Formats: sequence, structure tokens, C-alpha cells
Amino acid sequence: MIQRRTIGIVGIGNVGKAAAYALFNQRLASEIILNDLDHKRAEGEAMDLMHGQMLVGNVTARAGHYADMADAQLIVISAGASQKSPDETRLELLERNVRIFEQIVAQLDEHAPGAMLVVATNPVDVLTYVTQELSERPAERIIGTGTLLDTARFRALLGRHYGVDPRSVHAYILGEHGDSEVPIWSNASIGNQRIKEGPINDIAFDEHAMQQLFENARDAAYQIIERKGHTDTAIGVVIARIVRAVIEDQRSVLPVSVRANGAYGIRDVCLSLPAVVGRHGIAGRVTPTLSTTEHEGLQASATVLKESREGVTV
Ligand SMILES: NC(=O)C1=CN([C@@H]2O[C@H](COP(=O)(O)OP(=O)(O)OC[C@H]3O[C@@H](n4cnc5c(N)ncnc54)[C@H](O)[C@@H]3O)[C@@H](O)[C@H]2O)C=CC1
Ligand SMILES: CC(=O)C(=O)O
Repeated sequence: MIQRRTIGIVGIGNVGKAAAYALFNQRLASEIILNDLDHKRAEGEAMDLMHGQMLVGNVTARAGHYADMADAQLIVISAGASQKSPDETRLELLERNVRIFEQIVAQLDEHAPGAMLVVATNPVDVLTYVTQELSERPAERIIGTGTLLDTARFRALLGRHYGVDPRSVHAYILGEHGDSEVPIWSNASIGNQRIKEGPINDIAFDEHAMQQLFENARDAAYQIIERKGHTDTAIGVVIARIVRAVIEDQRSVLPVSVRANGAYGIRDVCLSLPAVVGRHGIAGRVTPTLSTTEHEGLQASATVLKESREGVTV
């Protein structure tokens, strides 16, 4: 029997649908409320999910309005415009999505002020910051999915390169979820062996191969959009991972988009840093020692995000 728990999703396009599927399949809620401007679409997705109920268990999915999310513990925001071609960057979506967020956050504050918010819409770092500015709830209760997706891609590629389970890879991508993101090589390890000091599993460290591998993680969205028009499956699983950390009060350390608190000389911007995620949202921070290049990379990423945010009026 799943504990009574409601989770809402605003924006049931590719990403919202994938998140709903991951939450449903992993039985992370007793009730999932699907909200979209296109209510019929949300109804259709809810109906489709419900046909799996016999096989998954007692999770209910239904289309709903903001008032239906009043009891939600957590609400995912995946509404808005997405990159339509490999030539479009995440930051180019900002102006359109800020206007959409103004409407959504006002509704969420009115109807579900107690819920935690997980922002997935791009550019996710700037929109996490904008949501924190627009909403009355504390900033610790508003998390962006950030570079958890990039980190998952990075670890998957590293695991494949070294012939090991990606869950045994300890490596982060931090900063912007986007073109200025930073791979943290100085602390990256497998089986407590620093990757930079290889060999690992009899495979020697190869700087060129590692750079290529990072670029493939960074550019994965462009590569996938070129092939299938959008990305959705992995971000659905990423959202479910954050939801699980919150509802089970796991205090997991995840690279998610949070308000910088002065570490690395960065403040007044949201970007991904290792953060402790639990029932109340961001419960703490971890500030790893970085190389000079990584430190400067993070500061450059923060500058890109600040300049982007300063270009829009909220
Ligand atoms: N954070 C991440 O790692 C990722 C983020 N994304 C981002 O997620 C966002 C959504 O992408 P897709 O699902 O592919 O787009 P989509 O176009 O398939 O879906 C967007 C949905 O939002 C709905 N919507 C628009 N305004 C709304 C409002 N005011 N209230 C409720 N619903 C509203 C639309 O009706 C549509 O169903 C994009 O910004 C995309 O770039 C996509 C993949 C990964
Ligand atoms: C679209 C996007 O942000 C991603 O798949 O990384």
C-alpha cells in the first residue's frame, strides 16, 4: 500500500509525460495530477497511464486544475517552449518561458503554497531563479533539475568507457545545464581511484578521450534533438530521482540547480552545485575543492547565467 501522497505535474508535453510515466512506474505517489493548458491532452495521458494500473499497482493518474493540487507534496514544472532544432540553445527559450512561468507560479502560490517545486523547463537554471523570485515559498523549496541529467549522461559514458557500472562512477558536471557547464575531473573517481591518475580496469587515462567524452555528455541534447526532435526519457527518470530523494527524505547529494550562497565567489544566481536533497528541499551543501580551471569555469558559467537573467524583466 503506497502512503497517501499527491504529486502534480504542470506541462504534460514530452517531458511531463515522461516524468509522469517514471513516477507512475516507480510508484512514487498514490495520486499524480496532470495539468496542461491543453486539458484534453492531459486527460489522454492520464487515461493511458491508468490502463497500466493493474500491472503497476494502486497509483491513480488524472488530469486536474491548480485547485486539484492543493494537497500536493511536490509539483514538477515542465511547461513551456522547448528547443525545436539543434541550432537553438536553451538560453534562447528564456523570454517565452518567463512569461509562462509568471502565470504558473501565481496559480501555484494561490492553490498549492505548501508544495515543493521542481523546475525542469529550460533554461532551467534561470527559470529556477525566476521561480524563486516570483514565489512566496522559501528558495530551499524550489529546486531545478540542473546538471543531474548531464551528470547521469557523463557517468553513463564513463562507465561504458571503463567497462564498469555507471553507479560505481563518482563524477560531477556542475554549473549551467547548458553550453558553459563544467566537468569536475579533479575529484572524479571509480573504485576510489582518481580517473586522472588511472589506469582503471586496465584502461589507461587518455586525456583526449576524456575531453571527447565530456563533450558528448554536454552536447547530448543537441545530438538527440537532431535525431528524434526532443529529449524526454532520461529527464523523466532524473525527475523521479529528485522526487524520491524528497519524499523519502534521503538527504542524497545531487547536482541540482540551487541559489548560490557565496561558495566559489558566486552568489545571486542559480546553478548546479552538489546539494543535500531531502524532505524540506535543499537541506545543505557540499563544496568540493576544485582546480583553478574548474573554479574559473564555474564562475564563467555563473556569469553567463546572470547576464541571461538580466536580459529579462520579471
Ligand atoms: N531540464 C532538463 O534537463 C530538460 C528540460 N527540457 C525542457 O522542458 C520543457 C518542456 O519540453 P517538452 O515537454 O519537450 O515540450 P512540449 O512542447 O512537448 O510540452 C510543453 C507543454 O507545456 C504546456 N504548456 C505551455 N504553457 C502552459 C501553461 N501555462 N500551463 C500548463 N501547461 C502549459 C504545453 O501545452 C505543452 O503540452 C522545455 O523547456 C525543454 O527545453 C527538456 C528536456 C530536458
Ligand atoms: C533538452 C535538454 O535540456 C536536455 O536534454 O539536456
